[in-house]
Amino acid sequence: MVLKISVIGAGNGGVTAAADLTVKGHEVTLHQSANSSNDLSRIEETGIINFNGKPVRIHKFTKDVGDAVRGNDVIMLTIPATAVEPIAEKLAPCLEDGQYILINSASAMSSLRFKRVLNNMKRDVDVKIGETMSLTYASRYHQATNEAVLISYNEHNLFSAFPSRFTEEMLEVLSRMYDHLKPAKNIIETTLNNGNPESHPGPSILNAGRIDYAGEDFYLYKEGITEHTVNVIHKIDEERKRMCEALEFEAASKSERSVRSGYFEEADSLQEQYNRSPVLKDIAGPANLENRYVTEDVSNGLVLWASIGDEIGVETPVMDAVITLTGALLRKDYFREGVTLSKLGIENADAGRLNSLMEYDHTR
Ligand SMILES: NC(=O)C1=CN([C@@H]2O[C@H](COP(=O)(O)OP(=O)(O)OC[C@H]3O[C@@H](n4cnc5c(N)ncnc54)[C@H](OP(=O)(O)O)[C@@H]3O)[C@@H](O)[C@H]2O)C=CC1
Ligand SMILES: O=C(CO)[C@H](O)[C@H](O)COP(=O)(O)O
Repeated sequence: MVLKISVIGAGNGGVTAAADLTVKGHEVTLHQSANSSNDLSRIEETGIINFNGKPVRIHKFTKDVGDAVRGNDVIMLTIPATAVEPIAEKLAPCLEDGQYILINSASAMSSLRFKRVLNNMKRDVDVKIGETMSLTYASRYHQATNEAVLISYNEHNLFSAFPSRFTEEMLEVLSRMYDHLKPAKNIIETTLNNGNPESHPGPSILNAGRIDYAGEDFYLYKEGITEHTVNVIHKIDEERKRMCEALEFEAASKSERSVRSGYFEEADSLQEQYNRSPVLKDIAGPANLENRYVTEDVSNGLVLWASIGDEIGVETPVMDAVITLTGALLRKDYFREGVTLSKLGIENADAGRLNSLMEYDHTR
């Protein structure tokens, strides 16, 4: 069945998704915000995206958010986790009963956060909201050539609705868009399976000098993950896995999860898997430290993970060290600025209570 899909967030993921879902037969509207930093004039003028070498004409391109959302079945957000609240505020007045909101990005309890915005705005609309653990694609959009490059699909992408009792219903609809979505127990499980907080910030800050010096010539996956920096990823993965165990989620390692996603090949070490990944090795960057690999993945990644650890009694010394050092490098207090369970209204919850809070809508 053809779905009418709005894509909100016209960056790498959004433009790629607009083309990919059009090729899959859906009716796709791509929305670009008024304050976008991207030049999408060629899509605006022609409706065409060059998608892995072939021109694809999308249904509609619009800068009007109401026009983007009206009458559509699925509203898909391809945005950084840092933007969930402002985007929810913008979308709230336009949403319609029966719509499905898919936050297709780096999971950070974003569906609950979206719901809290609707509640705060007293916007009583019957929408279902859910999130993937990570963006469906590794992808880049090149403005100069109007080219969306879908490098790879994430072939094992966990998904959960908030509240989780709607996961099955949402998956029935969303599986028409993506056949790689797998049910998670809840949005804490998707959040703890977002790969970026362990891949990106530790190795990036350990390469801060090199990044400051090399700028555009730095490649995190190929050169920044070395025999020593990879040990920080191992330590963070151990802390993350202990949280998964306490919450009774599957506690697969980074290596196992990325092989399953199709991003890594089998190899002798995690370092080799990163350095040789056919999906990741040629991705450039970060070219500076004010990049989502550091800012988003600390403020909405490690800080949230560490706060989950605090709540359920799992210690996270290496996550805490990376958060502290990132704050020192960027002159910020990420423990204060970042997303925490307490800021989401969750306190004094052990693992069992945390899981049960995700089953029903406790935010009202
Ligand atoms: N690209 C990839 O390969 C991967 C991405 N991800 C995750 O998916 C998210 C989206 O990725 P990607 O599409 O590459 O990101 P981009 O930065 O290319 O695009 C994100 C889009 O989100 C919108 N946006 C809204 N508010 C903000 C804000 N405050 N700061 C920046 N952008 C904002 C913008 O849309 P507009 O232009 O309309 O204003 C922007 O173009 C990432 O943040 C990342 O966590 C995860 C794994 C892989
Ligand atoms: O962000 C990315 C590229 O910019 C990667 O695609 C992402 O890190 C891979 O995801 P995962 O770690 O979940 O396999």
